[in-house]
Amino acid sequence: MRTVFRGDSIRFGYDKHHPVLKDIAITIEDQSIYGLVGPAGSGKTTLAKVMLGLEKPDRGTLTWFNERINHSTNRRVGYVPHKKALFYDLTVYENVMLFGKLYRHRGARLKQQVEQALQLVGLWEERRQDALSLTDEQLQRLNIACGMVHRPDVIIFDEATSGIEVEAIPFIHAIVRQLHDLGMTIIYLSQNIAEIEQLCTHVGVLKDGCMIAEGRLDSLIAQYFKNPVAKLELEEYVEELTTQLSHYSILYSEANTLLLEAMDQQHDFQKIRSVLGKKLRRISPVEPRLANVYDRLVRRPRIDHHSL
Ligand SMILES: Nc1ncnc2c1ncn2[C@@H]1O[C@H](COP(=O)(O)OP(=O)(O)OP(=O)(O)O)[C@@H](O)[C@H]1O
Repeated sequence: MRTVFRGDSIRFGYDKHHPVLKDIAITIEDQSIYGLVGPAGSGKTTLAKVMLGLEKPDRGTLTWFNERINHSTNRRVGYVPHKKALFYDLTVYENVMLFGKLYRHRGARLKQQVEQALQLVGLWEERRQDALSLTDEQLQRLNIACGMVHRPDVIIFDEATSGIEVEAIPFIHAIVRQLHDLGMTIIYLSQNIAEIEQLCTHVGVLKDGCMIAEGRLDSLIAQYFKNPVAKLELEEYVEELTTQLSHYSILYSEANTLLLEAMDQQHDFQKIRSVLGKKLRRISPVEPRLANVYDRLVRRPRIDHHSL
């Protein structure tokens, strides 16, 4: 698989004493949907800005399409920022046209690209409206059209669904998938693990400015969960149960449900059944999820008394 972006030992701080990115290595493969996930303030937007050449790293190397970053590599990358840079007193059409011109596209070809971008995000009918009249979700679709009107090979989305109503999120995801189907490589920054898992083929996990895990979604999960995961449905949640299960790693606990990592399905499931007896309603194997990997790597255990 061809690599579209490679970064090595990237170090960056807004001031000298506080590095925000600490020796980051990141590889993005052609045609992937790469999810960059991490808590608020972990450095996702900053890393995107460094990748786009908007901030200069203090150290490290960056290559786009196997070349050092330059004007021509820049034009092959689109950016859909979290903070929308739209012109609210211009129409929908004029906004997209303006972004096309910023990338030095002109004439009939640009008009065609603007129409196609607006058709793709579903805003062609609204093209004569002022941007000001749009809903938040429509503004995000306009933001996407502006970020891809120059037909980049790669497009970076920063928190594309934050602030969008839950019901509208699938429409934004559908646009992302459509761009991917058209052959674009997608880099998708989000704090939302569930959407990263739904959308992405590859994942990078940032924590405190460090890339703490990176790889294909399936291999990352397999790497962190070699053992079976058991879902326990309890008659009632009793704190002492966690003491009875203390040699298992409890991954998650909510109301009467516990997820834990067993060593061996046959032996451990039987053992758990006999330890818990009637307190256990059901035990079943479940597939580990990205959220379980993320919890293990980034979050503290969800319930402090489960510090196992
Ligand atoms: N322009 C800036 N000047 C100084 N510090 C900044 C600036 N932008 C971001 N920071 C700081 O850099 C750190 C990383 O911020 P960044 O926005 O990259 O994180 P993030 O993971 O994208 O967070 P979020 O998900 O909330 O957008 C934070 O501590 C933030 O306060």
